[in-house]
Amino acid sequence: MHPNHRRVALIAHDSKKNEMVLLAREFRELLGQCTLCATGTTGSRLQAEVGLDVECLLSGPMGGDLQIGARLAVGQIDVVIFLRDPMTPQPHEPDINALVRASDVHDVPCATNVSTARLLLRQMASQLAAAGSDQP
Ligand SMILES: O=C(CO)COP(=O)(O)O
Repeated sequence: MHPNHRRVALIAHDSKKNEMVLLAREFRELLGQCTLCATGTTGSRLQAEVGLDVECLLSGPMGGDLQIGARLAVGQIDVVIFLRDPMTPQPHEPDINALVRASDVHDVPCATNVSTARLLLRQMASQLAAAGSDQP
């Protein structure tokens, strides 16, 4: 795999799903070059509304965050975009905390709001562009 290839996990709570769709449209070209997985409902929306090829895991409350955390812990995820809702209690709060904790344990970039996600995605896009211009 190319050293700049990134495996990205995308997750958004319900009140943040529209923002995730807009973000994914904005960075569609970049995300189209990444390997993507997502929690169930987020992933379905990204497939249907942005046309991205996304592996849909379980929905968050059914264990999707844990599936992503498990992949991350064994080195299978490079970047997490997790648009959390800080205003609404979630039934699976322990799973959410476990995923964010796992990203800290393994030092995997995890953007939990749109501004940080944009910084991360812009950085990835410029790395890819620089790698492209290195080609003979
Ligand atoms: O609850 C979530 C993350 O904690 C998101 O799950 P869905 O994408 O299935 O809505």
